[in-house]
Amino acid sequence: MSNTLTDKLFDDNDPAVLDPFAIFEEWFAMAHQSEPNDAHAMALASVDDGGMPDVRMVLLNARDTRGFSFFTNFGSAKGVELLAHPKAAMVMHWKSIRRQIRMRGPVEVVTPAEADAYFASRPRGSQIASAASKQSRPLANRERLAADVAALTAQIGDADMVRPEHWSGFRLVPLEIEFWKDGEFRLHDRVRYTREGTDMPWSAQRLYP
Ligand SMILES: Cc1cc2nc3c(=O)[nH]c(=O)nc-3n(C[C@H](O)[C@H](O)[C@H](O)COP(=O)(O)O)c2cc1C
Ligand code: PXP
Repeated sequence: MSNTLTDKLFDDNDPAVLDPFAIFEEWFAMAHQSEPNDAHAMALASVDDGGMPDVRMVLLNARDTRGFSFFTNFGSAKGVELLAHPKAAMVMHWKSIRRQIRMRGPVEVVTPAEADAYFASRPRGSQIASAASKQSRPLANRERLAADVAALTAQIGDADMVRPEHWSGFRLVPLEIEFWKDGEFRLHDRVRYTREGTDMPWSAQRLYP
């Protein structure tokens, strides 16, 4: 008897196309139960002007039926790359449950209201750090960073910290989502969901491991 979406996902006798966002939620909840920290960490790949791929970890800090959002400095390497080439790939791997989810698709900038709301939820220290850090640009030494943070902290005083213009979020809108579950002797289960556009239906395909 199939109970979970995961059972259905890998049931070759049941050709139903599921909602991949719902499968994501099932796996993400499992990961939160078992990962020691940062179950919401993901590797995010972008590409530079020369076509050279770039990758780094970010945190999946918002998600809804449109897609998967992370927040960052728009002057950083990833910010510059994604603004110029608004497509990305991401992968989450949870060692504790031996599962992987990867996605690809266009990215869009979140609305100012979304960015404000997420920024407001962060600890004040993180807000100040985001404003003080010229992320990915050369830094002379650690002392310079500490001085910049101290100057900004003094300047703000007791006032609320306003989200800096250069700090916002990107939403990856997946056109592909692949679910991978570890199997014995590397005979893993893989199913890839694809759609032609956001208003198009999903289709599912099992892949060789
Ligand atoms: C687990 C983890 C989560 C991270 N989350 C973020 C994040 O959400 N946003 C961010 O800007 N940087 C995050 N970082 C730092 C990035 O990996 C990276 O060092 C930084 O964003 C600069 O990347 P870039 O030069 O490619 O733009 C995280 C690092 C780790 C290890
Ligand atoms: N920005 C930077 C530079 C980070 O290193 C991280 C997490 O490591 C984040 C943003 C995301 O963290 P938060 O959950 O505080 O937004």
